[in-house]
Amino acid sequence: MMPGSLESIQYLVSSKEPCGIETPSKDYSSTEVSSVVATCENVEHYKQMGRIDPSQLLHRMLPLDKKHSFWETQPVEQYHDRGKNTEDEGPIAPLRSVAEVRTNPYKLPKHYEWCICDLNCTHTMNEIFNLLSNHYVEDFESMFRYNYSKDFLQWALRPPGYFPSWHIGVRVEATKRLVAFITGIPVNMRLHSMCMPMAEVNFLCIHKKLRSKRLAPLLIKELTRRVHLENIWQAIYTAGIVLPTPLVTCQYWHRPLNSKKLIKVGFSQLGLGMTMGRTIKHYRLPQKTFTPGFRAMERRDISAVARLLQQYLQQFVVAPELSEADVEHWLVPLNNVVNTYVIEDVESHNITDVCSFYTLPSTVLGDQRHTALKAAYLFYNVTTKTPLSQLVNDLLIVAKQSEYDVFNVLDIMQNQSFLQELKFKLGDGHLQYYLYNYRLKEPLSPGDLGVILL
Ligand SMILES: CCCCCCCCCCCCCC(=O)SCCNC(=O)CCNC(=O)[C@H](O)C(C)(C)COP(=O)(O)OP(=O)(O)OC[C@H]1O[C@@H](n2cnc3c(N)ncnc32)[C@H](O)[C@@H]1OP(=O)(O)O
Repeated sequence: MMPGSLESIQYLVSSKEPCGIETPSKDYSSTEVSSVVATCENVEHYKQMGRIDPSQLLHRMLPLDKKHSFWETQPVEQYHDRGKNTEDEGPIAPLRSVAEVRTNPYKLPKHYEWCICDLNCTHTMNEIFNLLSNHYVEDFESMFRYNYSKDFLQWALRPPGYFPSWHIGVRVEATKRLVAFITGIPVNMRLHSMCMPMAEVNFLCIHKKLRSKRLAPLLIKELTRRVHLENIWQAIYTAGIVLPTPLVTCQYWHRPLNSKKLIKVGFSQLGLGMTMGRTIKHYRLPQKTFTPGFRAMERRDISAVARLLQQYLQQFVVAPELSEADVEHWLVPLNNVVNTYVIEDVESHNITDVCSFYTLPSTVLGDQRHTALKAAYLFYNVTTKTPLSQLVNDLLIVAKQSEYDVFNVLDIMQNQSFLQELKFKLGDGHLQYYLYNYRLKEPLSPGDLGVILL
């Protein structure tokens, strides 16, 4: 093994031998290093012992030579600042007041106009749904595209205190056709012990025919302006691509529920030496959930769930501060959008644990037989009594019963603890978390994150 090679780094991080960590011998791509580090069992152990500084690896894997004519002008951590730890934690741009924010929208190219997308209007909802289902995020090989349902979008974009003006569209002036979209929702986010109002930015989408025309920076700037008008100066967002500069890079893990379909549509491959029959058997799940007192969350559980969640999220460096109204919005079950379960102690009737997932199907592109992949995504969990792996296993069982094809999780929160045991497989998708106008002093790892963006 070459010193400094990815294999060598992987070997050192995975080995229990008390040794130092090598510096990568060159700037590897983000995909290369983060996938290697993520597969190292002892990365947390080494980090705690000060033998590995993931920020150094992350720093080395950033595409340092890539120019970002837009992002270089924005108050975000720049690549060359990563790992310097010289500045204090806090906002990057000088403090401003709302009075200084420009009152006019940014100018769009000729023939296009801004609009506010009214999510209470059925016609507008259909337009948003059509734009996203045809033009939103695809995997690297364009085999699958996210297909958010209208009910999901209404749930995701109308939490307590939402601002209709943050649901921004761009239309063709002449035809009024919706060709671009970006959204923000308000969230109270805690970073270490600092709690602050932020915008959670999502659903940035531009019609395929209008790509690479620098429309995205305009959408981002216009949303930023409208967020500033509400006296909010920070934002959190995620993206599959690397921009200046990820707070942390996470990975998706997938637990097959319907192996036959996943293999047929090209989502998974048959393992080496495995037959279809053996694969199906390998992933078989019991018919019934295991934990006594496991039941769907009801409205009467809101207070108990809020208390548990507020307490549980304290352990993470970055996590939302959720009110009871937030918990009611985000966690009370909604058909085909969010499923939440609680464990009610059979004797005391106290709620001891909570687990949830949301539903996000993908369109299978170019496949006649299966046009949709029904995927569950792990959402917020709290454990005080039941082991997390048992709780998630119960979720797998209910998801299988409800005919989901795959169960996806990110390696954030405490999720790394059950991935192997519950037969999750490492995916090739990465998700970067970003902060706008805020710098954290210390580098984070996925386990420090207690926030999920949809
Ligand atoms: C205080 C409040 C602040 C609020 C704002 C906080 C920031 C929020 C930030 C947004 C969070 C969104 C969270 C989500 O929704 S992530 C989901 C993003 N959506 C998709 O992937 C859907 C499919 N793709 C598209 O629709 C387009 O390709 C998009 C719209 C993504 C780019 O359109 P296009 O391909 O036609 O490009 P352009 O010529 O107009 O512009 C090129 C510039 O845009 C930069 N770019 C490209 N993709 C992204 C991206 N995902 N986040 C941030 N920036 C991105 C790019 O690096 C370049 O800048 P620079 O490299 O030259 O500098």
